[in-house]
Amino acid sequence: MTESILVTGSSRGIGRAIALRLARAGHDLVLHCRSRLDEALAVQQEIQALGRRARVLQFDVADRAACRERLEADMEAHGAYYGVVCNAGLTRDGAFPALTDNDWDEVLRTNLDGFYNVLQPVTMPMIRRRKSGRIVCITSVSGLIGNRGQVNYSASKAGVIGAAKALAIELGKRRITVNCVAPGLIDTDMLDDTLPLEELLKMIPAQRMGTPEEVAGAVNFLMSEEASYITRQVLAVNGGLC
Ligand SMILES: NC(=O)c1ccc[n+]([C@@H]2O[C@H](COP(=O)([O-])OP(=O)(O)OC[C@H]3O[C@@H](n4cnc5c(N)ncnc54)[C@H](O)[C@@H]3O)[C@@H](O)[C@H]2O)c1
Ligand SMILES: CC(C)C1=CC=C(C(=O)O)[C@@H](O)[C@H]1O
Repeated sequence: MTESILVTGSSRGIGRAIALRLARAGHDLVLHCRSRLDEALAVQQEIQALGRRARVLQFDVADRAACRERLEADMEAHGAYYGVVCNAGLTRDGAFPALTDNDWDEVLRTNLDGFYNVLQPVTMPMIRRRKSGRIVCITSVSGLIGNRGQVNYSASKAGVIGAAKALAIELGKRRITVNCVAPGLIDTDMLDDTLPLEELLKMIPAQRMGTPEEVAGAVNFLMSEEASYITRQVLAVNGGLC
């Protein structure tokens, strides 16, 4: 059995920073991407240069059958995971009256169904390890307080927070912690060029965007042995935006 950590959506942005931070902390990684295999392979090389092992899985987290098939095959070959970071996610922003059925469905299927699609196949194998384990879900300030233009996204992230808290209860006595990290405005490709940055910065006490590495630091802490009595929590990384 390995002590590896699966990080979904780790070819770029926050997921990439999390994977690199966990590798620096001494973990082996299971990287994941949907379409950008070249970027995921570049992250794999960076991790190998740090002296850790990394392999890459490719699937769409909204595709339930593909998630089960790829994850079961990977665990069959390499053993159950010590940790999972559910990071893959997307936005399809717009004022509520202008949202399309597709905007709603794509966000809910990726961000909320992705929680079930990824975690359901891996949880029983984690329990069978009979060792401590860690699950961290990347949610958002939008899932805590709501955000204009993000009714779909806020619903998906609030849903993940509820699901994670319930799963934390089920896994508590198995020594598997389940927590969320809720970033605020983080400087990644996800942010739209049309974002009213000056207006948004006025709402953030720290008066700046956060970095992927600042989110990764919080995830690394929750993955550590030091965080073994922390479960069912949401750790905000948002410069005071609330
Ligand atoms: N950037 C922010 O301001 C911010 C704030 C709060 C929360 N978040 C959350 O952080 C996470 C990472 O976002 P990011 O800013 O790094 O964005 P990003 O767009 O750079 O990265 C998102 C990753 O998720 C992957 N992904 C998206 N849909 C997928 C699917 N259906 N199947 C497989 N992979 C898929 C993408 O390929 C990409 O690798 C997301 O869950 C996002 O909601 C971001
Ligand atoms: C409220 C605003 C700064 C904001 C919060 C969360 C986001 C996210 O992607 O989770 C951003 O889209 C951004 O709009």
